[in-house]
Order: sequence, then structure tokens, then C-alpha cells
Amino acid sequence: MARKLFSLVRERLASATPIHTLGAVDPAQMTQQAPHQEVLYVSGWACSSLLTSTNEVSPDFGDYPYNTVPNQVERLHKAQSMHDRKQWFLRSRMSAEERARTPYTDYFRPIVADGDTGHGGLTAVMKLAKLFAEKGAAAVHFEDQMHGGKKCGHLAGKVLVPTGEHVNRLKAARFQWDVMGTENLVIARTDSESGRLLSSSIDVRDHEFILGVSDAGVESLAEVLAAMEREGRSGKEIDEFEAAWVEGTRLVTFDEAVVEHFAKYGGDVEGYTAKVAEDRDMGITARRKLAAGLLGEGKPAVYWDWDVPRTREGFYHFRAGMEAATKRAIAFGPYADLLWVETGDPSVAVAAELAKAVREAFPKGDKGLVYNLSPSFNWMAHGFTPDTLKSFIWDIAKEGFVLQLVSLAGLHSNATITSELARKFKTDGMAAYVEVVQKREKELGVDVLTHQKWSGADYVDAILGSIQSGSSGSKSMGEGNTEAQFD
Ligand SMILES: C[C@](O)(C(=O)O)[C@H](CC(=O)O)C(=O)O
Ligand SMILES: [Mg+2]
Repeated sequence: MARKLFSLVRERLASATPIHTLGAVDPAQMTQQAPHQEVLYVSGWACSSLLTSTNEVSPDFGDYPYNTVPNQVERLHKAQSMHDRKQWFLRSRMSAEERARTPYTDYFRPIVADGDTGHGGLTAVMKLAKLFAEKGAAAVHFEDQMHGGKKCGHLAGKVLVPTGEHVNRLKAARFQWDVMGTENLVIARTDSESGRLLSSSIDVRDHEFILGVSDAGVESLAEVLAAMEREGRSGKEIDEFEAAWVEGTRLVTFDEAVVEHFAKYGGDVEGYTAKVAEDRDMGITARRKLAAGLLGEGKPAVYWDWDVPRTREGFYHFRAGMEAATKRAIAFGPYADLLWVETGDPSVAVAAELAKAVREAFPKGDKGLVYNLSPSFNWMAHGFTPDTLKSFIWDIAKEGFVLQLVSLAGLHSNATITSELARKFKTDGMAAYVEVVQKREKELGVDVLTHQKWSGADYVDAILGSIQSGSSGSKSMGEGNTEAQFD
């Protein structure tokens, strides 16, 4: 499955055309998508809210057991196999002419699955990668959020891990698959376009984006909050203070603090900005030294502190945006087959700019991009015309977005048709069922219309028939099967 996906990705990258798919939540959706979509997406969000391995359902915080998404992959992969066998059996019973005119469905569509943060430390990433490969996933995406601080990419409050920590996760997954001799694709996702918190300041590659205060009069937020708690102030008061603090305190990067300081006290702004642009990975200590050198003798040192605004959990504030996200995508590039930048709204221009930067960093053109055509966006806003909405997928495919997915399509389509049916059924009874479901199944040629056949009843009857002859009376699709009514 991984090889099949790899070849498909190569082919589409070469022709700048998309592999576009929908997230499926169950075997029924898998079978309906198989004739039309070339890959199958399994969403962590959907698993979290619909089916976890503890049956507990809740928002997409990645807090479900790590076998949750692999289990869903296994369920869908087993269903792919069952429907493939059923199809083989049904086709074997056809005449050559009938077979030739009956469309063949490739049920074995490679599965792209959600590995979230990797669900823990590096050994957890390896175990998760192992499970995904064993269960039938072709590709898995890992995002640079902190396990325990993770949220759906389109929620607030996301906590990122240092760049290097995520690189290690990508390496861990590849290491695991190399040990197993499998060729699964690694998809590196970054949530840094909107993730405003960072778990640690240890990686110099993140320093240019970490925010601090440049006003020496501001007290440590965490210390003030702890003092309020000790004084017995109410939770509401503490929350309100914190919200007002975050709202009212100006947070800047070290470079911004330097520029302001130089403007006030005189200093070589251009010299400083040129040097840090040349070496974006310069660590904070080196930046301080550089600033001090360019400021000159006898002037007050630049005041800037990234510890003062740290959250109660100890997280640093991070300047989220496409600049950080592009840098991270490029940093993850050598360790991934495909790159995914999670964005806050759909824009061809933003996508094109990212693609250009990735192409420049990887000129062989072998780093395909993934795009989340998320239902978390309001596709009715954002100024699309019917034409630009229709061409969106193909427009960004031209830029290199080779794999595109409507992450939660299965969830939403399921809810929509059920809502329509439930409302009408309440008043119109069976007329509603026929109108909303049965007639449309027939018109569209949905094979679930005859659900016994769809489920493989003929196929299993044939298996039983080869174990024991002369038992036509106990055949499930024999006389008495109501599906004959559809003939
Ligand atoms: C793609 C995603 O990771 C998922 O789990 O489906 C989610 C869902 C979404 O909002 O589209 C995410 O983007 O974090
Ligand atoms: Mg997810």
C-alpha cells in the first residue's frame, strides 16, 4: 500500500495534479469512496469524537489511547479486504461480457492516517508507527504539537514542541519502519502557523520566534498568579487578571526589542538585521552578544526576557505565522516524504508562497505538499466564486499540493443526511425514508441499497457451500431473503 501511494504521489507530482480525498469514518463510507477516491483518509479528530479504543468520545485533544487511530485503520483495511474478496467472487460468477461491462472497484486504496503528536516520547512514536504499519496504513502524519498540549489544528491553545523534538519523532517513525522493512510514507505536519505556545526554548531554530517582554517593569506572570493563589484570590479573579495581562502586555521577539532599543539609544540597526537574517538560527546568547557589540560602549544593554510571560504551565510564547511554519516545514523536509502546513484559512496565494519556499529548499521537486481542505473553515466565506471554489483543489495542485483531504467529510456528510432523514421521518414516516434514502440509493446506484449483498452474504454462502453441499435451505441469500424484492 505504501509503494502504491509512493508511486501515485510521484506520478501526480510530475503532472502537478491532485490526489484529493475525503476522511471516512466507517466501512460504508470506505466502500462508497473507493470507486472515486484514490486514497482513504483516517482522521484523528473523527476517531476522537466517534470511536476511540475506550469508547470514550471527546474533543480532538489527542488524549485517547494510542491504538485508537490504528484500530480504525485496521477496521477499514479489513473492510477493504472483505469487499475486494466479495467483488472477486461476484465477478467470478459473471460471464466474460458481463464482467467486461461491470466497473471494477479498487478497494485497496492506500490509507493515510493521523498519528497526531506521536502520542508520547520517542518510544511511543515507534510503537505507534509499528502499529500503523501492522494495521495497514500507507502513510502517517505527525504534527509538531506537544503531547498533552495538543488540540485540533483549528482550535486555540496549541502548544508546539521544539523543532528538533519533532525531527526526532519523524526519525523515530522512519527508524521503526526501516527495522520492519516497510516503506510507509512519513508526513510531517507543522501547526506553527497558529500555535502560539512552545514547550521549551532549547532549540536555537525557534529563538527568532520566541516572544518576551522588553519592559523591565513587568513582573513574572507565573509568579504573580502563584501569589494571587496563595492570597486566596478566587479562580475568577485569577482568570480575569491573566486575560488582562496577556491582552495588555506587549510581547516582542528579541530582534524587535533590539531594533526599538537601537532606535532609542543609537545602534547599527541595519548591521544587526543583516547579520540575523544571514544566520536565522543564531541562538539568543549570540544575538545578545551581537546586539551589545553593535550598540557600543556606555549605553544600557537591551532588556528582553522570555521567562517573564511564560504561562503557568511553563510554556513560552511563540510568534506563530507562515514565516515560522515555512521554516519548520523546511526543517522537517529531509525527514519526511510529504509536508503539511496546517493553515487558518484557505488561500491559493498563501499556499503558493509556501510551495515556492519549499521548492527553493528542495529543488529536486520531490517534497510533495499536503493540504487540509478542512470543514473547520467556512468555505462559504473567504470570497470564493463558484468557479474559484470549484478549481481550488486543482489550482493548489499546480503549486505542488499533491495530496489534499477534506479531513472531516465523513463526519459532516453522515450528520447532514441523518439530520435530513430524522426531521422528515418524524412527520412523513416511510415516505421520508423512501424519498431521502431508498430512492436516491437506487438513482445513484449505491450498492448498499441491497445491503445483504453489499455485506458479502452471497460470498459467504458460497464459502459455506464449498464446505458442505446440499444445504440450500440454510443459505442466507436463498429463498426468504427479502432482497429479492429489489430484483
Ligand atoms: C486533520 C485533523 O488533524 C484531523 O484529525 O482530521 C484535524 C481536523 C480539522 O480540523 O480539519 C486538524 O486539522 O487538526
Ligand atoms: Mg488530527
